[in-house]
Amino acid sequence: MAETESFDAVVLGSGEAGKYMAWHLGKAGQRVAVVEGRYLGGSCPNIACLPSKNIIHGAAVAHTVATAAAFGTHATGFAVSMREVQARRRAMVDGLIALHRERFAAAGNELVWGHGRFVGERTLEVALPGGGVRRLRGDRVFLDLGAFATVPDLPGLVAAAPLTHVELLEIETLPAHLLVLGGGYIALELAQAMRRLGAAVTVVERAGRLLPREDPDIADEMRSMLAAEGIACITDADVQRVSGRSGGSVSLHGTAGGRVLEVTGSHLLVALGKAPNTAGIGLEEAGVALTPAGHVRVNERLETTADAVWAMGDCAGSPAFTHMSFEDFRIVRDNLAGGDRVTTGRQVPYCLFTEPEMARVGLNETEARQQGIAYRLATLPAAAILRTRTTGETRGRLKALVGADDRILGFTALAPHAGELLPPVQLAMAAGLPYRAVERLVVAHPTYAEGLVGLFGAVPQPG
Ligand SMILES: Cc1cc2nc3c(=O)[nH]c(=O)nc-3n(C[C@H](O)[C@H](O)[C@H](O)COP(=O)(O)OP(=O)(O)OC[C@H]3O[C@@H](n4cnc5c(N)ncnc54)[C@H](O)[C@@H]3O)c2cc1C
Ligand SMILES: NC(=O)c1ccc[n+]([C@@H]2O[C@H](COP(=O)([O-])OP(=O)(O)OC[C@H]3O[C@@H](n4cnc5c(N)ncnc54)[C@H](O)[C@@H]3O)[C@@H](O)[C@H]2O)c1
Repeated sequence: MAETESFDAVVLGSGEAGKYMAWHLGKAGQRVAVVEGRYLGGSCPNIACLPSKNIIHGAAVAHTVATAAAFGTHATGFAVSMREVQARRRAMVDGLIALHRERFAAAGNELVWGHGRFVGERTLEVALPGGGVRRLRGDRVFLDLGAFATVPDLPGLVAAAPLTHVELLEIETLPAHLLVLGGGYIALELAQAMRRLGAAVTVVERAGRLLPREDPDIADEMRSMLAAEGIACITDADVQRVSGRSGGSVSLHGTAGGRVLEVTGSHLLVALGKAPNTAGIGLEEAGVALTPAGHVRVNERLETTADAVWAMGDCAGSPAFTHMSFEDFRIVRDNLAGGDRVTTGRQVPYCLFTEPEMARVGLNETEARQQGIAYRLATLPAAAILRTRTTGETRGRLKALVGADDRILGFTALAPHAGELLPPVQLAMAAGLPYRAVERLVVAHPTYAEGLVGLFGAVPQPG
């Protein structure tokens, strides 16, 4: 049996929360072991946010060239080289990994490569890639295990060897016709990117609309934007069976809107949500309980059921965004320093990186109605933001919900650079400012943020 090595802290998983914790504690002089099985720095720089945005940007360039004639530039004979698109992504990822290595070294962390598994209280065994095992014990243990793309038990689906985001983001040959199962975040970002790079794309979503968590008007507008680029969207779909094989010919069979659904493509992407990486790693040996959905059970301070063990990010069931994992780290860090911070009631902003983007913070209309919260609604068409007239991208809208006390309850933007509009609204919400504080800002012209002045100027007066 391997000898037990003792550390002040062991961090399992080098994702967003884990790496920041390791860097923070390491810089404070603590002896920290970071155990990572596959992706240095976690999903975001390797297989998720950043590589997807890299490919999305490559696709946006292709789209700009393809539509250049509308701007007076006539580009002839251009071609997309998927190999070169991928080379650019790989170079970025390699650079990010190098950056992470430097930061772990600078923090004095001991990086232990291998799959970690608990064998006792705050004690892990790590199967080293070259064989052998190390046994590590931390006075404190931080779990940042992340999640993986689920492939449900649908007849024929596993046999069809579908792509997940991991494989699609590495694909060297553009699919002739990509079928996308799911109509959420991963589905829409990658559907639009692949379409712009030249693939035919069909999106198949189970709910009655794309982005089922968003308001119907936003989801419908998103759908018509995607349709305008030639993406076929099928909603209300009940896929009962999959036949064939992704990479050759693959078909989905079932019903959609009560009619027979039969759609065939060359490749299949599954984008049906993610499940936490918590199975089979002995968490029960460490006294760490799970929820019925398989997340690590945590309280609002991200403490697990085991003493001196915390869980953060996707594995703890936090909203599955990199910035929320980062915020989990900040909460635990501050509490370790004597603070009393909790996850309850915090803002959860997010941005879908389609073009135009869709961004939101706080309540939308659907949620406010479901929760019986009274609101006044302001809307502004993106075309009213004069900057959009200069680029010609005038599709979309801004929406804000304002409560009886004039505070902002929620903000949704489907508009160019929508994600950049969130922080001023978030700041007003966090400070409990009346919406007029945003309306009264002097905003540089012609920025997209000018739209906020117009939007909050359109809040109906009570009575
Ligand atoms: C295609 C795609 C695009 C996305 N785009 C965005 C975006 O634009 N913005 C956004 O905010 N979010 C985005 N997300 C979501 C975001 O990537 C995740 O919410 C975030 O990365 C989760 O971080 P984390 O800290 O929870 O864990 P992760 O970053 O997933 O880190 C977990 C790490 O733990 C390691 N690990 C797990 N188990 C073990 C073990 N037993 N032993 C050793 N190592 C282990 C894993 O290898 C991994 O490196 C995207 C996701 C996908 C899939
Ligand atoms: N820009 C971003 O911030 C970003 C980008 C990508 C992913 N993410 C994160 O990663 C998570 C996972 O993304 P995702 O797109 O896999 O999940 P998701 O939850 O966003 O979307 C899954 C979609 O699949 C649909 N669905 C489920 N079962 C189905 C079935 N059998 N047939 C057809 N449709 C079905 C759901 O109704 C839903 O719309 C997201 O929730 C998000 O938090 C964030």
